[in-house]
Amino acid sequence: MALDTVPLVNGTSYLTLYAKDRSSFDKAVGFYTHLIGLKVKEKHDSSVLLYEDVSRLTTSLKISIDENLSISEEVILKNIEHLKQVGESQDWRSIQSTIAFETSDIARIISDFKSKEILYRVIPNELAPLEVYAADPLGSLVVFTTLKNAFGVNAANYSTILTQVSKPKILNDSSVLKLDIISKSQKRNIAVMTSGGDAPGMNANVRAIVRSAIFRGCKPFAVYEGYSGLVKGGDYIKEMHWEDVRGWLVEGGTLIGTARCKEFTQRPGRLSACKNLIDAGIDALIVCGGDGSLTGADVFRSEWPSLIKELLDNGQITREKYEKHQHLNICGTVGSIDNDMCSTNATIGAYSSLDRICRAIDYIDATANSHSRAFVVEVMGRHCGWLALMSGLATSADYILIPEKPSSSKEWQDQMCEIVSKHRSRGRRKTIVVVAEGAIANDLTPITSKDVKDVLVNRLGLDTRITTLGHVQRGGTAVAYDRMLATLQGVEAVQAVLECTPDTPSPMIGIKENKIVRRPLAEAVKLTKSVAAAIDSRNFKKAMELRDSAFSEHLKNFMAMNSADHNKPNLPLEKRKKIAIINVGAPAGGMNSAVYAMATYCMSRGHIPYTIHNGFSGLARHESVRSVDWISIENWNSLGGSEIGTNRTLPSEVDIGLIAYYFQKYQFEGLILVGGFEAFLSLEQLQNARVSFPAFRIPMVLIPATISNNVPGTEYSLGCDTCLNSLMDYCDIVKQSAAATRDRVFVVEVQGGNSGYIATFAQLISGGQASYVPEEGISLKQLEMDINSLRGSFASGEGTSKSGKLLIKSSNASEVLTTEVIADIILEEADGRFDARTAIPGHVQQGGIPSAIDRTRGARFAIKAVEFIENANYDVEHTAVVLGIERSHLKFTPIRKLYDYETRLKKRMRKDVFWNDIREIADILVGRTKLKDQSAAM
Ligand SMILES: Nc1ncnc2c1ncn2[C@@H]1O[C@H](COP(=O)(O)OP(=O)(O)OP(=O)(O)O)[C@@H](O)[C@H]1O
Ligand SMILES: O=P(O)(O)OC[C@H]1O[C@](O)(CO)[C@@H](O)[C@@H]1O
Ligand SMILES: [Mg+2]
Repeated sequence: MALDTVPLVNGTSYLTLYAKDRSSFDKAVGFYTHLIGLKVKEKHDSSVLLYEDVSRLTTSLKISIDENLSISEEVILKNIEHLKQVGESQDWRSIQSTIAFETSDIARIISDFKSKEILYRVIPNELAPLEVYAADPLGSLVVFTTLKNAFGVNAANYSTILTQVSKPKILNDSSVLKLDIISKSQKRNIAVMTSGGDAPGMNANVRAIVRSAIFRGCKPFAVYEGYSGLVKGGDYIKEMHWEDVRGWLVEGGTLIGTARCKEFTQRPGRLSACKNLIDAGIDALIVCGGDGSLTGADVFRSEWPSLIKELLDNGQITREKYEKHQHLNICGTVGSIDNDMCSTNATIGAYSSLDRICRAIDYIDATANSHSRAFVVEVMGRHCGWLALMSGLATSADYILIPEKPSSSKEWQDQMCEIVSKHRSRGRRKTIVVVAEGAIANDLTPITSKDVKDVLVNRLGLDTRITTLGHVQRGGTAVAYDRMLATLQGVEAVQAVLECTPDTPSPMIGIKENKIVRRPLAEAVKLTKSVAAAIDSRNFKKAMELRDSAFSEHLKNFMAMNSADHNKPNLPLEKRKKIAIINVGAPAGGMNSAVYAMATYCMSRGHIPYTIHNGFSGLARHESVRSVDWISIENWNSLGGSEIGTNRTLPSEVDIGLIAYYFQKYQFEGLILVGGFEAFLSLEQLQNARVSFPAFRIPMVLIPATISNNVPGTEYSLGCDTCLNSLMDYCDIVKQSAAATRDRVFVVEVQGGNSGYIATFAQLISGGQASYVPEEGISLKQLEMDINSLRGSFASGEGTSKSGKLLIKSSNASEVLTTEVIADIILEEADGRFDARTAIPGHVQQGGIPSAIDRTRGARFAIKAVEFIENANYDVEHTAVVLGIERSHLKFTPIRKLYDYETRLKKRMRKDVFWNDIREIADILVGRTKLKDQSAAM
């Protein structure tokens, strides 16, 4: 037997197999020594310790006699017979009690098995076998693999270890095998719970935690019903399995339940919680909840030493348990629609709730407009105005009332009436005022919707209605952003608890712009509490400062756009500029919001905004420059497409001299381009042409807007979020259809040019089995592996599984393996056992109504761009820039630098692929095994 045959079970020091009598013990010892080639390390009367005598040995195998095993020969034989199916319907990585060996000489093993008439099975094919399964004489499953560290996180050939298979049937159910796995590095039992108000995305968070915990070799548990479940213990704490969280990405609310639990706010409640966690053997607790829940988690953490001491002193736990549970390893993933936690830009659920509110206000707009009415819309947020502010911004509401920026009753009433009157005098037929549930005046008296309505009726004589949105705001499936945030936070939380030592401060997982971050939980809780304290002590300035910096920026922008007095702009005459905006490339969600924000902000500052219609070709052929009339753009925030028109024509493709002529004619002093890769190329051409045309020697800013997200200089382009949401809805529907049909897989073809961004994120948020992207291409080997995996999962479902399967494919992933060809190959390979169809959403991916994220980011980017133009000195190099988000920062990068050093022109892409980690996570969470050389290296 090959000497490099070594046990593969990660992190274990030895395995014990039990035989029921001497005869089966002898057979088993013979099997592992003579056939497998293990050596005897220690031998006793009724047990033997075997090992592999090469330095790579990490695990020994112990075989013992246990006469209490009440298992009949007949059952063992039956189980051995059953093992024939293993490999076809199940993967050994999903069966805890499999014994795995790595070997480079699998052919020899097969030949030995053949000659000794040992039952075995080869996967995936006889020509190039990667893995062989066999049954040992005790009925346990033994697998031989050629893959290096096939069980490990850093597997060389396979990057994942799990498949989506049903629970192990044969070995566990039969109790033939009692396999003890004793870890060298202790395996963690990680519990997750959801707490406080439910929030869309909590299920995605639990799913990610459960699956990445399993992936990391840990045991996941769920604490049901929030802190109530923790206080009650027992059945409220349950082990979770891979399949338990299948389909959870789509589900709203929280499937493990949540609660607001009084008992936990008292020490006796926390004492029972502590005991219950210890009894269940939990080593780490991940709490997904809002500011209250994480405050509770922090109290629990800080009290833990005294709680376990009390339990020890009362005799409720043994000293051994006391010693073992000295430290509570706790981590927060922030889930709340309120977005009121400090140290993170967004909480799980906040953007879904914002989406519900924006849709509702869009609907209300139509009826308000029809009757020329006013509506007071009350939104949630007990102590935080984020939802009110962002929805006001995204729907261009007339006025908002939030707890962080209160004024006296007289002030807010006067200001609101003045703004509403001004808007009405400019021709607006509707009035929308958004009131946060927790809105207050500066004497801390609450401002109710009724108060607001009374002012609108009594002072302005407006026909006014109140709409309280209520719990609709917490309903429904999570938006794409929340699925992504919840999933990445979950993966990071598991990573964080595994890395935590008793000296590391307990972490909270948050996000800063585009980067998942870890922050000390205690610090985040302290900061959050200080916001409430600042409001209570009427120090509103401090409350604003303590909120995330984007919050004050959004508020400033909202006020600037809405309260602008066009007759009294803020800037002195000499600083006012003529600024033009143009859309270039394919339509993308948020383009209109950018134009709206740019124009209204310009008006407030005293700049003159111009729109260039129908791109550069429109300008060159029809002199399509227009000045902007406020009332004509008032509803642009909620419109998809591009109201000013957009196309792919580059300046060089028309007459660049003519373009310069019009720039000069209108005396543009700044230009904002909103668009994708063509806009990027256009900016470079204009910048380059500055030598010949002085008209282009003005500050120019590109706001990336393309669903392909392929503009160098940014990790986020307007339109991506809208696209992902459309795609997510589409995939959910298609997946539901596949699930209903039981045995069907859909190959979904997505756009994105040569960029695999959209395909990758679509896989992540819809739970697709795989995504094929242009950066990687499609290898036949990988496709074969994916089909094998599908075959396995359909076989394990036996035609009854509700899991629908999706494969996401970028349209440019392969010239040969087209969507149809892939579907045909799957059909062929499925051999009648399952079915394959194609689904092509096409231009639906461009969106429709823009998402709340694209609307608010469009506004933020546009105002930043105007500010850049306002402040730019005329340094030629640094005044033609791309405004982008890179990891945790918003930044302006000169087009020259990006074009010359960071662009793959032929591929129309940025040079680096920054979403490789996401690809890995998306694969891990569906149990996809991936060939190593498939990582997206360009
Ligand atoms: N100071 C505290 N000490 C102990 N437990 C607390 C504390 N504050 C809150 N909790 C626990 O957390 C639970 C949830 O808190 P809360 O009702 O404030 O919701 P939340 O987590 O802030 O979520 P949301 O505001 O989104 O609904 C409480 O019912 C309580 O059990
Ligand atoms: O559903 P409940 O328990 O009435 O809570 C409502 C509260 O929960 C929140 O929605 C947060 O989840 C607050 O904005 C709101 O005040
Ligand atoms: Mg809260």
